[in-house]
Amino acid sequence: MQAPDTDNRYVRIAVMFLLSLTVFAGACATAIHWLAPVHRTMDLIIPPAATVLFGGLIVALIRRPRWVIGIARIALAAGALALAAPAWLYTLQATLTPGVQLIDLLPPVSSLFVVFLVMLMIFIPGRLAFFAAALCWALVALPVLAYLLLHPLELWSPRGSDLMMAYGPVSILVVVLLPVQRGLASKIRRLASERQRMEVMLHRDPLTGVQSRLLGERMLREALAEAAPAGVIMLDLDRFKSINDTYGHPVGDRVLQAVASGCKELLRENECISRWGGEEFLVIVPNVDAPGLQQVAERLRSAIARLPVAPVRQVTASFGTTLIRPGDTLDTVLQRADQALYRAKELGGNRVEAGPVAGAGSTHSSG
Ligand SMILES: Nc1nc2c(ncn2[C@@H]2O[C@H](COP(=O)(O)OP(=O)(O)OP(=O)(O)O)[C@@H](O)[C@H]2O)c(=O)[nH]1
Repeated sequence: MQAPDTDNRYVRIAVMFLLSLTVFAGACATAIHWLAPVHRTMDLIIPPAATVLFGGLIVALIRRPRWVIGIARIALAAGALALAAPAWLYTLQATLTPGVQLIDLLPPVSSLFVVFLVMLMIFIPGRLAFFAAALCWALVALPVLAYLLLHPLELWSPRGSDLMMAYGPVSILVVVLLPVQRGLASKIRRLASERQRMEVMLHRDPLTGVQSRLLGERMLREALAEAAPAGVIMLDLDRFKSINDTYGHPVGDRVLQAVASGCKELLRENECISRWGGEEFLVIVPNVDAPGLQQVAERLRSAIARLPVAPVRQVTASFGTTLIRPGDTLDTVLQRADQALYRAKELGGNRVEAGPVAGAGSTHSSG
């Protein structure tokens, strides 16, 4: 039986708080009963016994914090006994003794029973909680309710109605609503972790492990929205189809993985690479000018050309670069990078071509 949230220190704090409250209530009840003009045996036994027992549980919890769930369950079992004993004893006494009323005899424990049920539904997991709640209800509430139903005069007194409400509808509400709340909370937790997993999947390209196009687009939009200068590099492997055709698709996949991780290693933390399409990647370089962007692209180009991906003899890529200009949109910036890339391909591949700088011609370099 797996306890919920065993390591949660909030559970320990809650249990410690409740045990301390019970000790305090037990000590008060002990004092009140000793000072009362009439001494009833049960009242003289249960409160001090509960005070000592729950005090011992506090010490145990301090010494063995990891036993919190076990300690809470012992406290629940003791609580059930402490609530059931007066319920049965005073019900029997009121039934058997003419002129004696249960509403006068029963100590004010109906609200304690509701708190007890809440704790029970929290600390007993799954369906067992319902069985335990039904058992405790039969032990504590049933004799009192049966008595009240057989004694309508007491039932319709303020104390009788109060007992009826606490042991009847309120108890049922607690037992039904708490698991519903618990189920909803765990469903929300499951959905949140599922959403996180989906987000990771959406943001990572499953084959190469670099960012997905979705995340690349988002980062490009962010770069466009920022005032700081930034550049974009579009790179496309040369004659990749022939690598697939010659060596097979799995080798093609390995080439894509090697290119992606080779580029990633060369890029700084604030520079990001995403897989744009089949054998096409987009790099965003923040805080860069035209020569700097050219340098980054050139570094990537020569690194790819040196990549060892046996049995492929050499892998090369073509590059189109462009700086982001004021007023650019996603389409305009991608269009310029694409045009530069197209030019690099046209010129034989394995080269870097820069998109037109505003008011200037294009530049290029090749291996
Ligand atoms: N192995 C592998 N191949 C892919 C993947 N995605 C796309 N491709 C292949 O990439 C190839 C791209 O071919 P093309 O668009 O003709 O490009 P290319 O052969 O590189 O030609 P150029 O770009 O003009 O140099 C196609 O054969 C696709 O099947 C993938 O995930 N894995």
